[in-house]
Amino acid sequence: MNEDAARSRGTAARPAGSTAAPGAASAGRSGGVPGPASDGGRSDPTRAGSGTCFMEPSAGAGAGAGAGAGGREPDDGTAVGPAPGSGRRRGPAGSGGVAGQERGDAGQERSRKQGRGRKQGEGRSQGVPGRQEEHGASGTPGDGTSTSAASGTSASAAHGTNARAASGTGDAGGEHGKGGKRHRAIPWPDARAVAGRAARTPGTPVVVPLQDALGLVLAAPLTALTDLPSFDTSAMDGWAVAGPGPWAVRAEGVLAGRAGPEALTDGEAVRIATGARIPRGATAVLRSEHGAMDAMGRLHPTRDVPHGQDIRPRGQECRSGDLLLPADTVVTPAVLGLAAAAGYDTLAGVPRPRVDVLVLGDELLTEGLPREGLIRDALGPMLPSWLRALGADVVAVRRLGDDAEALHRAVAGSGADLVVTTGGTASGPVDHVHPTLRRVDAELLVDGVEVRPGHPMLLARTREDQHLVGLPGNPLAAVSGLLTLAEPLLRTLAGRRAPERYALPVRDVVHGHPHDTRLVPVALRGDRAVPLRYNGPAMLRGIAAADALAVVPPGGARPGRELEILDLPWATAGIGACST
Ligand SMILES: Nc1nc2c(c(=O)[nH]1)N[C@H]1C(S)=C(S)[C@@H](COP(=O)(O)OP(=O)(O)OC[C@H]3O[C@@H](n4cnc5c(N)ncnc54)[C@H](O)[C@@H]3O)O[C@H]1N2
Ligand code: MOO
Repeated sequence: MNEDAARSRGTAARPAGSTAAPGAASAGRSGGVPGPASDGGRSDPTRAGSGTCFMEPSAGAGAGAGAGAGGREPDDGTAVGPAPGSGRRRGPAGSGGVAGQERGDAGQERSRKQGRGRKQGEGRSQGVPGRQEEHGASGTPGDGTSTSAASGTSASAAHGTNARAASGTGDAGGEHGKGGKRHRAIPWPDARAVAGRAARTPGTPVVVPLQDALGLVLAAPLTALTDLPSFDTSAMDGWAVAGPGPWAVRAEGVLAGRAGPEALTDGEAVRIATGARIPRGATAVLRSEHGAMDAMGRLHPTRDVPHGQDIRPRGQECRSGDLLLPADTVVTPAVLGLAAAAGYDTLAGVPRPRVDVLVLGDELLTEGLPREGLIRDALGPMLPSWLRALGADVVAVRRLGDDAEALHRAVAGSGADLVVTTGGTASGPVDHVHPTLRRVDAELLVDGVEVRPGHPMLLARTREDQHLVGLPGNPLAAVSGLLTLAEPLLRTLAGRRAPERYALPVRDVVHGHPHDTRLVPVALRGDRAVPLRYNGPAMLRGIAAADALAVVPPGGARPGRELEILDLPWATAGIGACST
């Protein structure tokens, strides 16, 4: 996708507030030009500490925001804000990591070498209230980044690696890990591509009653089983008339749903309802409001009635056999309606891939307030509906604690197409995902991704027809893994088309990681993406207020730069997000 195409698509795809949250829509509509005033002041950086400001500090926060980059973002170790003048302007494809990221960007290099980040960091801590809270750490540079991936690690290096063989080698670029475990991270676009190809074919089509087809993908083109309309129909309530007026009106009217009205001859009219069959011989329909009766009981037109007026001719919308929708269309409520209108009782659809969710971690509570080192499980409640929105059928959500045996039993015994685990992807003392994959002799397809948050995410083929996506435990990192690995895999399994890619200019500066892609929650305001605060790996506050994620290239982005946008599923094809 070149820059121009992306730009026009982006703006076209995103008219003001088109899919944004209600607030966003009104901001976009009313203001037209995004800015603090148009979002009701929520983006006012001076309110950052108030707890109501979700926006990243705007460019206007200037030194504060840029300075806030501080060369780092504590939790995920990202951080170098774009140096002034840095960031060759590229199309969103490039900038969004689609076709080569800006590794080795001159400005980025300059920024690092000159230590600009650090200087900026000092500014941030003074200038932008709430930043430490946002990122959850305060000044320990480099956490999570010290062994950050070298650029250019080839995707193929990580493909087809046997889990047993791959563990602990860590002999290539792109390594990182905790507790000595090393991953072989691959670039974010490569990881998505690997996940999209991992499942070889969509599932075998099933035929289901119309009412069960919502959210499936059509396995065959939808062709009309009938003409639509299937007979000439009145578009209005009024009179079917034959020839020019005035007309003698027949006593008996024609209602919708009645068969075979009597033919009219010139000079005759008959009362007709919207949707009723047009009598043979009728030349037009005169609307009720456009006719008047004289004393003799004859009908006169009060305006011209052209031939064919308000008659919907048979086959106006389609002829029997016409292609209405291609295969791979997601069945939306409108598609259900069209299919019914066109004569379908059942539809052939690609079945939803079946997913088992395994939530790991002894520290997780399923109710009540966090206490004594225990926290609420945020992923158990979040993932099933998110996965459904991505086309999956969630069979089970199981909480397994940090029990290696239970995890092994659950993975080995799962009949799902996809097993999604949460937590335990790294190699702390109770991180059991890698050892379990080795035990079941899985093939590691992705073992770490050059993306923040979420870099320890993984994808494995556990059996010929089953995959496992390991999501990191930090909640926003899990979202990143979901969209990076689970979404493309499920898309292939469900037979869904890839969404149209698009880019939008970012309203405010977005800090970048020195080497890795960042996924940053954004609100869509008109035709701009507004980065949201509270975007640390352990936080959900930003994403909960977001419409999408922006794909931020290494080095970050200055205001106005176009970034690829990943819509959250309920903002676009969210069928099933809430309804099933
Ligand atoms: N020495 C290093 N330590 C860590 C690194 C690193 O590079 N070097 N990476 C960090 C990153 S980044 C992530 S992400 C995590 C990934 O760890 P795991 O996938 O093994 O996740 P856990 O350790 O199990 O949990 C991490 C964090 O998330 C919380 N969590 C887990 N599950 C849930 C849930 N269902 N709901 C809410 N919160 C959850 C958990 O309590 C931890 O706080 O490793 C870092 N460490
Ligand atoms: O930042 Mo970690 O990348 O939370 O996944």
